[in-house]
Amino acid sequence: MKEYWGSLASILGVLAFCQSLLQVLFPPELRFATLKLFNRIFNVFTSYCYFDITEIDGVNTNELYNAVQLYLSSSVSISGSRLSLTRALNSSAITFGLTSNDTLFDTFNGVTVLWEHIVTQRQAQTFSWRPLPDEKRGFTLRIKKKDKSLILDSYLDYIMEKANEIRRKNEDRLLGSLDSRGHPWESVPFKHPSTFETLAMDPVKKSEIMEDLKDFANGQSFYLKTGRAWKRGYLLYGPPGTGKSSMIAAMANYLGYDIYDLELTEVHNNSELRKLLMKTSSKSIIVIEDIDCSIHLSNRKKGSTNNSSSIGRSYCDPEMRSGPGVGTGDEGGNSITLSGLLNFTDGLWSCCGSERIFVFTTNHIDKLDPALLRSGRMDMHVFMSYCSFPSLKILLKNYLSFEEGDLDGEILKKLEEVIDKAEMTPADISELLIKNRRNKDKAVIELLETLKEKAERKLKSGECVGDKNLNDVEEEEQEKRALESPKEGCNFEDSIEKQEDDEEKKIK
Ligand SMILES: Nc1ncnc2c1ncn2[C@@H]1O[C@H](COP(=O)(O)OP(=O)(O)OP(=O)(O)O)[C@@H](O)[C@H]1O
Ligand SMILES: [Mg+2]
Repeated sequence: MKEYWGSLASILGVLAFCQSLLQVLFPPELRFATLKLFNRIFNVFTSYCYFDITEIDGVNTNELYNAVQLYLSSSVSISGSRLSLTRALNSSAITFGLTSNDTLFDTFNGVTVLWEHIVTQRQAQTFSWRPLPDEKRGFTLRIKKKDKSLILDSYLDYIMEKANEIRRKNEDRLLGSLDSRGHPWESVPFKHPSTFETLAMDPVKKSEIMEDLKDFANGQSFYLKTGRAWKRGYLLYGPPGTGKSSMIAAMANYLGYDIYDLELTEVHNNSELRKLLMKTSSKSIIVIEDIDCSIHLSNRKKGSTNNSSSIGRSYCDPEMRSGPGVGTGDEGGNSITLSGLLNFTDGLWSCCGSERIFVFTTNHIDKLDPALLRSGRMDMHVFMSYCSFPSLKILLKNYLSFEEGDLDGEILKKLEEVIDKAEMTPADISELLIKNRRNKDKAVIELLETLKEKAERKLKSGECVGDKNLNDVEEEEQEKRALESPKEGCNFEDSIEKQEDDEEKKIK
């Protein structure tokens, strides 16, 4: 026992001697530098390097920390055994996260990296304008030194991109509109249930549009390579109730874009229009509904000689929703012009921000200026037609849960015979189906009767009007075909002259 105490006393003596020796060799002012030196020596021999990404950078929130957290949440959900769950404001999705001091391996371009989530208690706070959280949170990224240059930049960019994608997917879509004083943009969550699945239209045309949209959304490098602004224009035209607005909602839901509903009659001049454009975010759809009623196309040449700032095109009176041709000129200070609108969709300003889709809708495509319709402005013209047989099948499936083969073959044949002749809109047909949705058989029989009745009525009225009507239809079709295949560089002046001629004829 005596020996034991004796050896303990000598160990303590050695330790005390070492401590005093260290204090002599490394005085306090040198101690930090010594630690650094040891760290460096350690770093020379280790094959890893470490990066700390703290939640708060000084007093600002570190964007990268949030991005890493979101990014890791996508892989954590499958593998983790203890996870933290969060649900952000304006979001309907729950995200997973690493709990404190948990680690996770990730692979990027064939290189494996290790993430560690480190949470420590913050020391007593000194005075700060912004109170800091009690916990200090951060991620440590460990990568092999040899992979540092290979992956660091591109890996962090990739994380930021992925995080943005996840954030967008989790967030509710927004619908922006102007307030009553024309102030931009008031947003509300956009929860329209219309999707391409519920949209009744020709399936071939539908998949064409869906492909076009996907190509656009994934086309960043293509647009960069070809030197084009990353934007696309769609013109939806057709009779009321054929699904133009429903199509816009389906587009937004399909791509996960926000919608900006631009009511041109609330905008006072071109510069306001430009400011509105600048305040829209990327990945959005800018919608101008009933474009033929929103601006009035008057004489551009006259405007240019009279007044240089306003080229003589103004709103049509909101009450005159029957279309253009009835204008108010520039009176009343309303000086939004066609050229302003063209610049909005196609000019230099249209490229501020990216990944934007412009959608115009109209019931009267023939009333629009060809300059507005040419390729590059409105790249795709989509005719929303009366309900066709394929569309009817979609409505029957949606409203009455009829699958292919459920309906009696004879009835289907009869429906197919009359549907085109009846010229009923999907809106009318869906109303009929909703009304009788509790009794499917009754719904189909009533639908068939209504279609027959309408077809007969159409046939009779067609006979009464006679050949003149047919010529009109032919003319209309020709016009439509010409507009459906717009030529690049369509001459703006020609179109204005044609319009002037038309106006003169009308006056005569
Ligand atoms: N193609 C369609 N597919 C599915 N439902 C449709 C379709 N067309 C119309 N509907 C139904 O009719 C309603 C009105 O349609 P929507 O508002 O999309 O028509 P619109 O073409 O925009 O009409 P308007 O020219 O008057 O603005 C929608 O709420 C939808 O339920
Ligand atoms: Mg509409």
